[in-house]
Amino acid sequence: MNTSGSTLDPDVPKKKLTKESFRQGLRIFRYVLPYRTKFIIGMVLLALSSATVMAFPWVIGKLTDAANGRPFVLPNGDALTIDYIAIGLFVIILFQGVFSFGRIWFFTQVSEFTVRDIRQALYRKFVTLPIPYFEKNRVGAITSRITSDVGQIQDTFSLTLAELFRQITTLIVGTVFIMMVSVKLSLFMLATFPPIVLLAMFFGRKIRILAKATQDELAKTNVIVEETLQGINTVKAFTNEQFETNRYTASLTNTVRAALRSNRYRGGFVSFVIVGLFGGIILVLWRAATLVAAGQMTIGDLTSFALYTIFIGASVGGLGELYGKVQSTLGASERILEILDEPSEPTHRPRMAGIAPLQVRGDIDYQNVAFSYPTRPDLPVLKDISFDIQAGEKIALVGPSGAGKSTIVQLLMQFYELSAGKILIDGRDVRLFDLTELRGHIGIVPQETLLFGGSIRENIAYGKTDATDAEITEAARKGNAWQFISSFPEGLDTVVGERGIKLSGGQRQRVAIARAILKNPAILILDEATSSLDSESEKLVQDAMDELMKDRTSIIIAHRLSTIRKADKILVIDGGRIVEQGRHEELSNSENGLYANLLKLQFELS
Ligand SMILES: Nc1ncnc2c1ncn2[C@@H]1O[C@H](COP(=O)(O)OP(=O)(O)OP(=O)(O)O)[C@@H](O)[C@H]1O
Repeated sequence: MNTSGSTLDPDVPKKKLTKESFRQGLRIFRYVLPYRTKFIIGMVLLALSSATVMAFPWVIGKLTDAANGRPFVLPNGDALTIDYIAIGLFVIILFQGVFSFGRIWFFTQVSEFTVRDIRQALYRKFVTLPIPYFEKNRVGAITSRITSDVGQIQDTFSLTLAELFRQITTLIVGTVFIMMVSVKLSLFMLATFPPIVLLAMFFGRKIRILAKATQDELAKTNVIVEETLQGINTVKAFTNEQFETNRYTASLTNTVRAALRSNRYRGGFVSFVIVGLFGGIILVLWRAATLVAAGQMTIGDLTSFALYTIFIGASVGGLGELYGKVQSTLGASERILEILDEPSEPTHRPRMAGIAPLQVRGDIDYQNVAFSYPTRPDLPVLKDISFDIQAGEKIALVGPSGAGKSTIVQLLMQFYELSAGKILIDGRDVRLFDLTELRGHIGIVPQETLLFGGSIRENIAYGKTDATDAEITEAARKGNAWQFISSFPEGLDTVVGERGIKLSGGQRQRVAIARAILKNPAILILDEATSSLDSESEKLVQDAMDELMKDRTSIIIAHRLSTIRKADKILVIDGGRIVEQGRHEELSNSENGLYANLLKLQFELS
């Protein structure tokens, strides 16, 4: 097994080559179906190219016999001289060249298109999988499905299948040919091969197990790289560069150890095949020489026989390796199919003809909502949450860290299923809405805005991908983002993200607000940033938020006193329950209330 970078999930159980796993793996072939004509042409060319290869030793035998004064006689009685036979060989090789080119051409097309379709299907599946899936599986492991597992399948369609077909035909046709040349010698030859095959299979099994171990170790090293590079700020802030380097080195050492062990067996396998194979050839040649000496065989037949034997031997040797490849492919295709079989969120249901688009007013009603995260089912995060909001009202959620505020708003988007209770929007259970349509009416301004690599224009238009320039500019103006955008020489085309300029926290928030304004949702979720901005930036953000909240039902996870003061109702959350609710004035006057205490801590002291 090489260590070229394939990252397989160490948690995936090893797949044995059984009838069932084979049947399962073959399901990946449905992606080949659209290209079946090309595939069939490729297979025909492959068969033809195999046939020309198999004809070669036979004609060489005839050439040798012609050299020994036994010209080849055609069925019509014409005798072919050495020159003609040699020309025949040339023609065969020419055809072989043409067929091989065609086979590669067609198989490459099939594999490229098939792999594109599989990747596309996987990606579409990824983005429609429910959030809990991503919490239960590591992103690195998921992405390796779309890279290395699909790559494995690509190898199969472009190379392994052809190889497998060729080896098997060589084995079968070769055996038939040698039988035609000399039954006695063939039986002798065949008696020497089964033991080699059996031993090769045993070796193959062992190698496979070790190869899997190498891949697992490699996957672990890749996880370290991914995690630490993603969190490079944390690594540096904790000055853990050396610690991480050591961790990575230790993991690499394990990979090398596993790879060396696996390759020791591979080396053994190769030398075993060489010794076994050539030993077998020597035995067969010895027997053949005896037959020729006794006049029971011609030199030409012996030549053909020897060449076929080499072909057969090589294909037996190659089969061991192919067996391993087929297994990896089955494993890879099973992992891919497993993901494709995962249930998606019920998004993007096609609307039935004649039904008007969903209208949302924005009344929200939480009724006895209880919830635990699927990754920690025994830890109730929300317990019996009930509140209602009239359309257009502004609700502030406040409470200590970990109280469950973000969880409350995530449930409105239906990122998770409730453990108990109901959430109603406009008096209707959210589960009865079309998920895509419903989410289309909810806007969100998160605490940390994720800007995608690209222009500011693209980032704002993320709220409405078909927005016109005028709409985008208008949204940027309302979101108080226009001042800084227009100060950049490239304006809306300024590139942000990894390869572009870095926007400040306040600027990013205003882009997010412009994005939400463009989306124009009935319901708004605002997660205020805890980090304070300078007062000018704060004012710009605040004004933009006020503009955004106009005439919309808004739920704000509030950290700013100014927001809280303006809220129609404040819900104080603690330990997954609403412990107090009311307006700012009422709550702040209740001496021993949590709200009054929080206020003191959070605002007055600062
Ligand atoms: N994806 C998740 N999987 C499992 N547990 C989670 C997840 N997200 C949050 N939790 C847990 O749920 C509880 C509530 O978290 P939540 O983020 O809702 O709190 P919060 O009130 O918004 O806190 P903060 O103000 O710090 O953001 C916490 O104990 C947290 O550890």
